[in-house]
Amino acid sequence: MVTEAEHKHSHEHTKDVLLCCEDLVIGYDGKPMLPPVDFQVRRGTFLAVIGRNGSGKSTWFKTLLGLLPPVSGRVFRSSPHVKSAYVPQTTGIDALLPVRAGELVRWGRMSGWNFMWPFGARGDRRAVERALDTAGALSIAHRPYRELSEGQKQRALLARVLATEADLVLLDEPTAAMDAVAERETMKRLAELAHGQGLAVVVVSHDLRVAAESADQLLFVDRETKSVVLGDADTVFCHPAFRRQYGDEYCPRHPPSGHPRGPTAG
Ligand SMILES: Nc1ncnc2c1ncn2[C@@H]1O[C@H](COP(=O)(O)OP(=O)(O)OP(=O)(O)O)[C@@H](O)[C@H]1O
Repeated sequence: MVTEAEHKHSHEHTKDVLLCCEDLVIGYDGKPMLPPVDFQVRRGTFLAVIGRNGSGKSTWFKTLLGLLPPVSGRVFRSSPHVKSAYVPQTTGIDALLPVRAGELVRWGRMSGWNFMWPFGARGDRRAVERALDTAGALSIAHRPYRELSEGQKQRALLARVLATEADLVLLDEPTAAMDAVAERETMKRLAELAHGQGLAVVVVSHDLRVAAESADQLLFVDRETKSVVLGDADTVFCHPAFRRQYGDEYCPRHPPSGHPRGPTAG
């Protein structure tokens, strides 16, 4: 029986650990790509993974998901009940698939016997609507997937993963094809989803400013300097390894030369 205190506690679990990395080293064929990381992914948090092309972001994602074995160390879910959902960078969705965007999202809720009820339970329909709304995809739900623009397809795929109502959502560059406004909105919605519904959202993003605005923490990975830096935007943007790759313009403590901080005369 659940006591009142336990029940209350269960509703205060917004920071619960969902996924743990212990001394985790990622890489291919036994060759380490980055130094060991001790790291936890918690409920109610939004984490953005950043780094230059080829720095190891997707490799890290694949390892978290168990699609790629670690070189050493381990990664594990805190409970077998933790449900995760993933949108890869290049999706396996056939562009010629004769399906409407809304159906694709509904498929995100289907497994096993669900396929026997093509119209879905009322709860399913509500979840699909919510997911479409969060992803800004309500207006395209009835349009054939193959006719959507790349950015609209990304919204539909994002809605699909949200419809699964997973605890842990991993999105590899979900906004890469979106315009700047859509990207900012999507990242803001993902942050709201993490904070409001107690999900853990982990996103790979190349837009550093949008990532810094929306995410609680940034994880910078850099294969070249063998660095992994976790922290808030200031900590990461002012780290020497980050500045080596992106320059000083993101670090408020290191203004680029010729652009002094503070008000200018005249
Ligand atoms: N199956 C593989 N076997 C060996 N090396 C691989 C394999 N897949 C990727 N790599 C290499 O691992 C390195 C990191 O790749 P990864 O895809 O993790 O980078 P990324 O940070 O996600 O890059 P991007 O920003 O371009 O998506 C790259 O040098 C890549 O060539």
